[in-house]
Amino acid sequence: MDDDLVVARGLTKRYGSRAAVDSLDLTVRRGEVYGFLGPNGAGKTTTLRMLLGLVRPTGGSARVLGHPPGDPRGLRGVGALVEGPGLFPHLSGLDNLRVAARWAGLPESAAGPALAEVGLEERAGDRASAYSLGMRQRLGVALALLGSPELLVLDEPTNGLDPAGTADMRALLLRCRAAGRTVLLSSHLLSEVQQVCDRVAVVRDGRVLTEGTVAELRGGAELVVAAEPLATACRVAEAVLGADSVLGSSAGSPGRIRLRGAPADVPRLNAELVGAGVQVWALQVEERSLEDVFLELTGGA
Ligand SMILES: Nc1ncnc2c1ncn2[C@@H]1O[C@H](COP(=O)(O)OP(=O)(O)OP(=O)(O)O)[C@@H](O)[C@H]1O
Repeated sequence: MDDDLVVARGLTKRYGSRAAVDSLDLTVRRGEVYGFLGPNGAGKTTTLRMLLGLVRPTGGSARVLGHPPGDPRGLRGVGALVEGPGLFPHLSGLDNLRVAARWAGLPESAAGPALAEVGLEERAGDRASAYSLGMRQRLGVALALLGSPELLVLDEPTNGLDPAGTADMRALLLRCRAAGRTVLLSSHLLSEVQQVCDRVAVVRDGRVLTEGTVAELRGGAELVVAAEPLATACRVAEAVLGADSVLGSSAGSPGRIRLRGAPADVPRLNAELVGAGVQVWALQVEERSLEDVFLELTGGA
C-alpha cells in the first residue's frame, strides 16, 4: 500500500438540500499528524464518520488504508475515538482496556502498553468513574491505540477539557507524533492544532478552504525595525533581504520599516544596520498565528 493512508476526493454528504460536507478533498500521509480544523458545524464529525464507514456518503469517494470506508480490512488498522469513549465506569482503567483487548482478539497484555502511552499507569487500578474528563478522554485514546493501529482518528480530542486536561492531551498527541504514528484529528481549537499538527486543512461549511503545513498556512514572518536614519535603514535592509523586501515604512523618530524576512535574518540585518551607522531602536519578528490565517479565511467565523 502507498503512503497515503486516507484519500478523500469530492466526498459529499447531503441532508435534504443541505450539504454537511461538500466535495471535500483530503489526503493523510503516513507518519503525519493531520489537523482537520474548522468552526462548529463545519462538517468535521460527519467527514470522520464517513471515513470510518459510520455514515454513508451521498457523493465522491474515499479510501482508508487502501480500502473503502468501513471495509473490515481497512478498519483492522484504524483506531478511533469519535464522540467520547464507551467505558465501563465500575471497571478500572486497566480492566477497561483488558476487556476491550479481549473483544478485539488481542492478548490482555496489550492493555498495559496502551495505558502507559497515554500516561495513565499511575491510575491504572482506579475505577474509570473516578477519572477526570481529561483522563477518561485519554483512556479513550488508549482504547483506540490497542493493537497499535496504523491510523488513529480522533474527533475533537480536547473538547470540553480544562487547560490541564488539554495540556495532557497535547503532550499525548506530541508523543504519538514522535513515535511516528499517523493521526487524523479534528478540532476547532486553533492553538492546539498549531502546536501538534504537521499539516492542516481548514474547513468551513463542508468545504476545505485551504490545506498545507502549518508553516505554509502561516506564511513567512515579517520583521519590524525601528531605526534612524530611515532612508539608510531601508537601503541596508534591501541589500540584506532583497530589493522587494520592504513592505512599508513610516517616518518618525525613530522611523519604522516593515520587512519580509525570517527570524534567521535578524542577526545579519542588525549587524549590517549598525555597521552602516544606523541607530537600531528595536527589531521585532512578527509571525502570523494560525488563528490570524483562520480568521482571514473564514471571515471571522
Ligand atoms: N444526521 C444529521 N441530520 C441532519 N443534519 C446533520 C446531521 N448530522 C450533521 N448534520 C449537519 O451537518 C453540519 C455539519 O455537522 P458536523 O457535526 O459534521 O460538524 P462539526 O464540524 O463536527 O461541528 P461540531 O464541532 O459542532 O461537532 C451541521 O450543520 C449539522 O447540523
